Amino acid sequence: MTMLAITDITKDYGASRALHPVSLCVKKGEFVTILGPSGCGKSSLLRIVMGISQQSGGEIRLAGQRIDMLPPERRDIAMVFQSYALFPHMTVEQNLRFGLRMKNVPKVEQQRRIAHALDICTLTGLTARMPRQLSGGQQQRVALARAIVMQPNLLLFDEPLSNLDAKLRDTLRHELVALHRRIGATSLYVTHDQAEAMAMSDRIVVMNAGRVVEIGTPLELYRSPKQAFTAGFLGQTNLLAVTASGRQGQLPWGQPVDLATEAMGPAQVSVRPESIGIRACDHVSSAPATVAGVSFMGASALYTVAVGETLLKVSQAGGDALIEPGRTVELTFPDRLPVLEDRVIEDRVPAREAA
Ligand SMILES: Nc1ncnc2c1ncn2[C@@H]1O[C@H](COP(=O)(O)OP(=O)(O)OP(=O)(O)O)[C@@H](O)[C@H]1O
Repeated sequence: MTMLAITDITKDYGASRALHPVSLCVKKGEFVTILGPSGCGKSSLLRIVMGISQQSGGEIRLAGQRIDMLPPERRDIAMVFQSYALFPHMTVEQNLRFGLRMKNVPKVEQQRRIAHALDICTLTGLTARMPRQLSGGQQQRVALARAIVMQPNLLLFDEPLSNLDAKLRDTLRHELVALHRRIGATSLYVTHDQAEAMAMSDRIVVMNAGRVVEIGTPLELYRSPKQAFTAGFLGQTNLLAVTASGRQGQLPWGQPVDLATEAMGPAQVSVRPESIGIRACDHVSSAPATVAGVSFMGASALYTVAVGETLLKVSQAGGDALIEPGRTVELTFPDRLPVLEDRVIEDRVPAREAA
């Protein structure tokens, strides 16, 4: 079932368009991440869904009902901000109770929900503290608990972990997703961190310059991106020109490769550095490949390999027997290389479901 349906949302700030028609859906129980570089419009979109910013066009439905005309407090959505946005003059417990009182939730029910949220966010024992007496990670947990007590139809997260150090961020990522599953929430999460998006999401919505570029599971987008932007934004890749003939392609230096989809004529493929095999060899083939540089990364070695005019990134696990710069190498390419397209992939709610 579609919980959130965003259809053709646009946003103009004066004469400049921050969001071109954007459409996407989040199913009940899903954890969907909007991923994109700074300024691509992620926060603008999230704020419109929350109701703290007004769209210029388009509509939003939550659980089948149109909500884009409603004020934030009537949308049945809770948001967790990057800045935590806790009330500084209230204790942890008062922070959690505030929204429930506003909604006239009965006292006994307030107590039950607060106790539950404190328990699952591991905050029990901190109820009487003021926000300034908490660490960054604890404050973020309070912000999360404050959202959870409202039992909203949708949880929104605007880069909630970006103010925390790398180790804590990693721990909280896993806690947050585990919690999302445990309470059966539906979540829309915004980040510019591709590792975070890959680790947390059921599906990722890749955005760039106010448009949805591509939507898919982390595995689909990493292994078989359809857009060059996606391929480059989710980890390292080599974007190579091929001359295609059906499922066969030829790399610029003449080496044949298998393509994942049929194409004709000039096309572009994405080849991940770790999917290229590299082996030192003594004989010089018709297209000699030479190691131009190597960086030891600990668990792997990252080579820059020159083949004709092209410089390739090639990563090799292990990396304990490094191939010296200047050595001739043999490269093997994986089967079924993803052919990139220009088509933008839309994710619209089917018309009958939206009605
Ligand atoms: N209030 C505003 N007035 C004018 N332009 C704005 C306003 N808010 C955002 N913009 C512009 O709209 C575009 C999208 O901004 P938005 O904050 O949504 O991007 P973002 O992807 O969330 O970026 P970041 O990750 O840096 O927060 C940017 O070009 C930004 O400069």
